[in-house]
Amino acid sequence: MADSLKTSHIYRVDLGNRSYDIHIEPGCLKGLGPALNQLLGKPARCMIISNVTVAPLYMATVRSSLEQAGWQVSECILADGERYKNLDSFGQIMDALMQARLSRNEPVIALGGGVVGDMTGFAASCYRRGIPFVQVPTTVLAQVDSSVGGKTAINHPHGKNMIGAFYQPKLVWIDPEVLRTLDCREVRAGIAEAIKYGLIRDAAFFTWMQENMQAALALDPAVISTMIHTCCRHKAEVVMGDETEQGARALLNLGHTFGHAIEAMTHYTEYLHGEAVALGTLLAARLSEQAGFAPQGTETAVTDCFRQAGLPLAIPAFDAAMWLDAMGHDKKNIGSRIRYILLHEIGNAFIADDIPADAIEQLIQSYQRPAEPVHT
Ligand SMILES: NC(=O)c1ccc[n+]([C@@H]2O[C@H](COP(=O)([O-])OP(=O)(O)OC[C@H]3O[C@@H](n4cnc5c(N)ncnc54)[C@H](O)[C@@H]3O)[C@@H](O)[C@H]2O)c1
Ligand SMILES: O=C(O)C(=O)C[C@@H](O)[C@H](O)[C@H](O)COP(=O)(O)O
Ligand SMILES: [Zn+2]
Repeated sequence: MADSLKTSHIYRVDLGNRSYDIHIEPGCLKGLGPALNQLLGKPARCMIISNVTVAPLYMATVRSSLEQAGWQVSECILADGERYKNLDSFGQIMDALMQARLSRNEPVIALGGGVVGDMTGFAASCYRRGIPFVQVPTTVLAQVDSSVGGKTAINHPHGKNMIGAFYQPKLVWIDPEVLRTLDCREVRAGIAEAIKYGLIRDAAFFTWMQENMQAALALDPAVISTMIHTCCRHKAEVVMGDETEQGARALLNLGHTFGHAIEAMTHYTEYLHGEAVALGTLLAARLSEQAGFAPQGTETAVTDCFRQAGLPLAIPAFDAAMWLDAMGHDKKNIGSRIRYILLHEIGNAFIADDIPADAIEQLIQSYQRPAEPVHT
């Protein structure tokens, strides 16, 4: 963890002709213009895609950095929220790109959280069959996870991220200082995805997260920096090993089989993605123990960590049949077989594809409170 003393970090995501840098540096937002020139050569037109919350905070800084570097900038401002990660917003981006007549070599810049990033990336992959895109993530979640790795998508009422593409950015430009304006609930949700890396592949980082939780929640610069670069390093390593999720990348889906089902069953309105992932991880931890894969105490350790992070711990009450139906849309499934990411222990996850439906029914029932005694 000695790296945390440095303020600037660059990781290379090595993917042949789709390789790119992840640049992490406090205050770097105002340096995006020169960086884009270095990356793409002679400045031309570009479009910044953001939303109604983030644009008033950071559009001016990014725009002026780009304009000073010679770029002609247009904007597309979307509605804010997971429920707008849909075909309508995708259409809005397409309309803006058509109107601006961006050509094939001219980039779009995603300025926002994971919702803006996922939608911008997907639009970039489709418009003229692919234009360059740059991720400028502004949430904890986007800085530790979604801006890296090239999963781009929009939601469908039946399932999360069901319409999308693998499409890598040309650059990920991370300024941790922008997190200062983030709502506390959003910080907690982002921390859920950071804890995930500890759970799936780095037990020491899980312990470090527990030890530094209060500082992370308070956005202590050194702790946040270490957290972001540790997560980016893990994500880059996983993606470099399995860019299109043929195998081990699926481990990044810990908590997501159940979590995505929670998001879809609640119409993308009740839980933040990170909150749903935390709840999904609790279910995965209990299932891991119940099925005998993980030692007793694993669920408690996970629960304690999420409690420290101030994340929700109550599993929403839906029938097992509803869970199974919602999880039936998961992209990891093979035919009708639902695949789960489970734990052998903290720091060691695996893909389980032979969990019978009755084990899931039992798991769901284990959260249902016994009926209140009838008083006569
Ligand atoms: N592509 C991937 O690999 C990947 C990984 C994880 C999550 N995701 C996706 O990311 C999405 C969740 O991302 P998220 O948690 O960033 O949510 P989000 O994009 O909705 O952002 C959270 C909220 O914070 C606001 N916001 C953003 N930056 C801000 C700032 N600096 N100051 C103040 N407010 C700010 C946003 O407007 C929004 O209201 C989900 O759709 C999820 O599916 C994708
Ligand atoms: O990058 C990945 O791979 C992940 O699974 C990261 C997840 O945190 C993220 O939510 C991702 O969008 C989920 O992928 P999906 O394929 O299940 O939609
Ligand atoms: Zn996620």
